[in-house]
Amino acid sequence: MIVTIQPSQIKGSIQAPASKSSMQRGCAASLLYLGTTVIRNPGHSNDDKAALGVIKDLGAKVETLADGSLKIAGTGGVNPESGTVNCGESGLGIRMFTPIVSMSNKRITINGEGSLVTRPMDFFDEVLPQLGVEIISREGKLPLQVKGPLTPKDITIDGSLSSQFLTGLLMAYAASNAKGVTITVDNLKSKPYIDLTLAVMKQFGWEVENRNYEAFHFKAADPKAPAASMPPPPQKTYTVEGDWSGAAFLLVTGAIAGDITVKGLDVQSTQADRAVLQALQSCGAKLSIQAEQIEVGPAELKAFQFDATECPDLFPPLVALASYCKGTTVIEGVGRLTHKESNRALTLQEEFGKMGVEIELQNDLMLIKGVTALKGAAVHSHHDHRIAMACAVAALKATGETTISEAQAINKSYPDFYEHIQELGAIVNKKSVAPNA
Ligand SMILES: O=C(O)C1=C[C@@H](OP(=O)(O)O)[C@@H](O)[C@H](O)C1
Ligand SMILES: C=C(OP(=O)(O)O)C(=O)O
Repeated sequence: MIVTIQPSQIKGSIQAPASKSSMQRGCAASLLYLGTTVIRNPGHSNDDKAALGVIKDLGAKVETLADGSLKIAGTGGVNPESGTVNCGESGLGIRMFTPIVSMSNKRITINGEGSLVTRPMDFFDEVLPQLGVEIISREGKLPLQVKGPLTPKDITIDGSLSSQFLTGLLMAYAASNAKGVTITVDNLKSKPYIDLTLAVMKQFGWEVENRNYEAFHFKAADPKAPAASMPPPPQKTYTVEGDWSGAAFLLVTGAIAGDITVKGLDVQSTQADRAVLQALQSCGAKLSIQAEQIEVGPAELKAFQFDATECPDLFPPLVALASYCKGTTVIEGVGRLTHKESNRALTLQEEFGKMGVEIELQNDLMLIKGVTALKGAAVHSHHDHRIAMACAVAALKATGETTISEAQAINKSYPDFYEHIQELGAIVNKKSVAPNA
């Protein structure tokens, strides 16, 4: 799909989309919970759909209720119905579900699509055999073939590439009834995503002690505890949070293109990308943070400094913001961008370069030179949802129109993105492209 965006007047109010990080975790927890969960505000991104597909393949029964909520009958473990699962293009999906799939004693192939096929999974080649799981990968890439059952034990892992592997291990350990064991983690990155994992697990009754993000301890069984615990409640309700990662694009839209209100975000959320508020504050955007809604609008924007090491998904929206800030913005954490849907440091440099924005990479730092006027240009998403959205937002105050090729990449996380910015006044035109065109 090719999307054309014209310079536009932006104004209005919009509801943030559902967070795929919250939705995918909710799906995994609902599968592992022995009982029924109603998921309110479920997402419908491709990553969310993939997570629902995986849990169905692992034995969960999923029903859509009249109000759009999902009712999920969990299995309390995994009960695979076939020999394969497909995680779509989701990094979190494959890294969270692989340890969970490994709870089964059946041989199961885990596959995925698009950019996921080239993203690194060699963590599992090293770690899963230590937990009693046989694994065959294509030299650290998909497809993965695993055969468990995973046995929780004390282990030390590397957390520097991604937090997502730890999210999967924490869930699989909890669901395997881990007691008196510790996962020690060297150099954990994207820490708030682990806060989100632990928060979701807590809602489902799994407690893990976080020892300063260096060790995660599952308490030993209490010998004095009564033998039979209370039966689980028949039905749990899990509400998917509004998405700070997708909303970051909306909030930046407000800062550069017109006064808007974004609703449906929890200002107390553990989501990493809530930190977009700090960047908006630092650059001088008009900002009013209320419990129910966030109002943001344009002002004299000045260059800012921001460390995105723990919230790498903020790079694309912050590059769009920095393009409109006077002076040179410095964002730290470039090393975190290499293995996303694209190598985002390079793709941001290339695509924003086409719009006249100079981006310099200095080791872990990205330097973005703000310009007085961006040029509309023909840009490419590189099949990366966040690159498409960043270009679309930047295009709203550019001179001339911008066309975005492979613009459908947004479906990975925020399928309603173009409609949402249209509701805010953006002039958007979508054109399908024949598959072989
Ligand atoms: O756990 C999650 O929901 C995610 C964790 C982050 O990945 P890393 O831990 O690999 O940085 C983030 O970039 C990704 O979009 C979603
Ligand atoms: C990198 C992302 O997701 P994932 O790693 O889950 O594919 C993202 O949403 O930007």
